[in-house]
Amino acid sequence: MINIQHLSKQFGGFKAVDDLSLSVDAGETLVLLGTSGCGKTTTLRMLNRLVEPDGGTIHIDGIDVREQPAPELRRRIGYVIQDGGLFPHYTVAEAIATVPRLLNWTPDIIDQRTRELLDKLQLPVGSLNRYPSELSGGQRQRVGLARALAVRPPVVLMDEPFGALDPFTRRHVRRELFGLTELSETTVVLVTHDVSEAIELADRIALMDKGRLVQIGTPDELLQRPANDFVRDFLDDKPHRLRG
Ligand SMILES: Nc1ncnc2c1ncn2[C@@H]1O[C@H](COP(=O)(O)OP(=O)(O)OP(=O)(O)O)[C@@H](O)[C@H]1O
Repeated sequence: MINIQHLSKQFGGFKAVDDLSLSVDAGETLVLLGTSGCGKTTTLRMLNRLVEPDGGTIHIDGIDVREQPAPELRRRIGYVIQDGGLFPHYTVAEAIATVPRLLNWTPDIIDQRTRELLDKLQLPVGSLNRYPSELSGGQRQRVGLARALAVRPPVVLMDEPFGALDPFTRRHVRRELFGLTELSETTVVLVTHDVSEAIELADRIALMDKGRLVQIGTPDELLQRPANDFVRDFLDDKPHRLRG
């Protein structure tokens, strides 16, 4: 589904992403995990061309992302960021309708899809005319996801999507959202530095350090057969949560 080959990005001579190669299967949830500044966000943002790489290639569904106009590409790739990433002057209904309108969906179909998403994401119908400032953090996160899923994109990118929530709400919201059939059928690339979140959500984890991929595998593979001390130490940091 997603194939990344020898991807690199420098900022002023500093290698933020250094010769990264990996692939993500259709329907898989791949978690990019690693210390702050190791290049996770830069990697994610190269997938939807918010950042242009210096070298390497990215293919999504066999098509080189650089062969497509960026706006067109982004309509097929959902993007969820911390705190929902909502425009303050868009109501919930307007936020969810953004991409469907660009794709010329009729008002009836948009309304139907919006109500379906509200129901799935357990958002009150009464929130449709509210602005982000009138929602809780958890609700903003759900609206951000509803917006990203609106046109049923085959790929959704998530950058620390639960980062703005308190630990309790965070666990609750992520379990609920990742329990949705709709999301489990979508190819997801999720960035986090939270080991327990990675273990809980990932089909596979790609552990990065200093712009490079250190190890990729299922959570069990990384836990049982860490490639080196860095992987072992990184995952062992919270042993009580991992194995509980
Ligand atoms: N636009 C930019 N200009 C200059 N340097 C940048 C830019 N974007 C990222 N960097 C640098 O590239 C490195 C990787 O950043 P990136 O945001 O990808 O890391 P990250 O792993 O997502 O970190 P975090 O978990 O803290 O968000 C960092 O050293 C960062 O300071």
